[in-house]
Amino acid sequence: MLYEQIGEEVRNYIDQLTKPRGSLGRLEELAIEIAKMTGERFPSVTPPGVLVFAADHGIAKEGVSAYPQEVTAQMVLNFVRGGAAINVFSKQIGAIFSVVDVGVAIDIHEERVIAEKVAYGTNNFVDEQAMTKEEAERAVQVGHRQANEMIDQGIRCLIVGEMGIGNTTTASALLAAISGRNVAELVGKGTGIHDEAVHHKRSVIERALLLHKPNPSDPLDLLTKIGGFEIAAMAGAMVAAAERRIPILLDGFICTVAALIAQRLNEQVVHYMIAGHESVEPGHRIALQLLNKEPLVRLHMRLGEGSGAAVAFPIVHMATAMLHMATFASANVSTGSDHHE
Ligand SMILES: O=C(O)c1ccc[n+]([C@@H]2O[C@H](COP(=O)([O-])O)[C@@H](O)[C@H]2O)c1
Ligand SMILES: Cc1cc2nc[nH]c2cc1C
Repeated sequence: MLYEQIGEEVRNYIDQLTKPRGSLGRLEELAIEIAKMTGERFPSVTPPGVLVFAADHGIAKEGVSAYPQEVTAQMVLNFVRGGAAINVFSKQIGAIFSVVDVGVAIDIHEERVIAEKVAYGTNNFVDEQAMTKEEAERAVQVGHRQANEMIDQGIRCLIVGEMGIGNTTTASALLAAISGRNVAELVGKGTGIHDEAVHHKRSVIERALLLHKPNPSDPLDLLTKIGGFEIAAMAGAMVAAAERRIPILLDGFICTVAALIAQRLNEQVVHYMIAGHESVEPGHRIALQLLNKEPLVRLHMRLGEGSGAAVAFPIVHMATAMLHMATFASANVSTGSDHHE
C-alpha cells in the first residue's frame, strides 16, 4: 500500500519551496507519487536499473514482423557488447544493465547473458497454445527473481525492457483480449511492416482470439494461450518491484501490455508505475488509458528495449531533485498572497 500520509507531507512541503505554487506542474505530482511509493520524504531514484528480457515468438512464422526471428538472438549479443540504443541510454542515466534470455529460440553462448530460458520460443498461437501454464508461471518467476536481484544490487527505479521479434503481434493479441477493443484499432506496424502485412497481422490475431477465447481477467490464461515469455517475465519483475516499493518506469507498447498482465497478477502494482513515453504503436495509447497513466514524453519512438523509459528517466530524476530546493523561510523570500503555511 502507498504511504498516503507521507505523500500529503511532501505535497505541503513542495508548496513551501521557492517557486510560485504549482509552477513545476507535473514534476510536483511525480515527486509526491514517488514519495508515496517509497515512503521517503526525499526519495532517490538513482541508480536506475534496466532489465531487458528477450524471447522468441512462434507467431513470427506468420510473417508479421519486418525482421527475421534470428534478430532476437543477434540483438541479445549486441546488448551484452554495448551496441544497442538501450546500452547508450543506460550509460547516460547511470543505470545498472542486465539482459536475460527467458525464451530465445536458439542457444546463446555468452556468459554475460543471464540464462533463464524457459523454452526455445513460444508455439505459434494461431493454431496452438503459446505455452503451458507451468511455463507461464516459470517465466513470471524468472522476472520476479531477476528484479529482486537487481533491487538487491541497490537500484532505486526499475526500467523493464524487452526484445522479441514478433512481440507486437503477441502484445496486440493480449491487449485485444484484455480490452475487448477491435483488433483493427490497436494493431500497428511494429518494426515497420507495410499496410498489407498489417491486414494480415490483424487477421492472424483475430483467428487466434476466436480459437483460444482467453479469460481477460486471468493473467495465466492470457499468457498460456497468447502470451510471450519476455512479457510474462516483465510482469513478474513489475510485481517484485512493487513489493519492494521500487518505482517502475514503463517503456513502450509491449512493456505496457506486460504492465496490464502485472496488474492482473496483483492490482497494487499499478500504484508503483510511471508511464515513461508514448510509443507510435497505436495500441500503446489504449494500454496506457486502461492503466490510467499519462506518459511523460511523446517522441515518436517505437524501439522497445526500455529505450523510451530510459529517455524519460531524467524527468523523473529532476522531480526528486526538486525537493532539495530552498524553502521561502530558509531563503528569506517573501511568500505570495496565495501562500498558506
Ligand atoms: O516498445 C514499443 O512500443 C515497440 C514498438 C514496435 C516495435 N518494438 C520492438 O520491435 C520488436 C517487435 O516488433 P515486431 O514487428 O517484430 O512485432 C520487439 O523487439 C520490440 O522491442 C517495440
Ligand atoms: C534491429 C532491431 C533492434 C530492436 N530492438 C528492439 N526491437 C528491435 C528490432 C530490431 C529489428
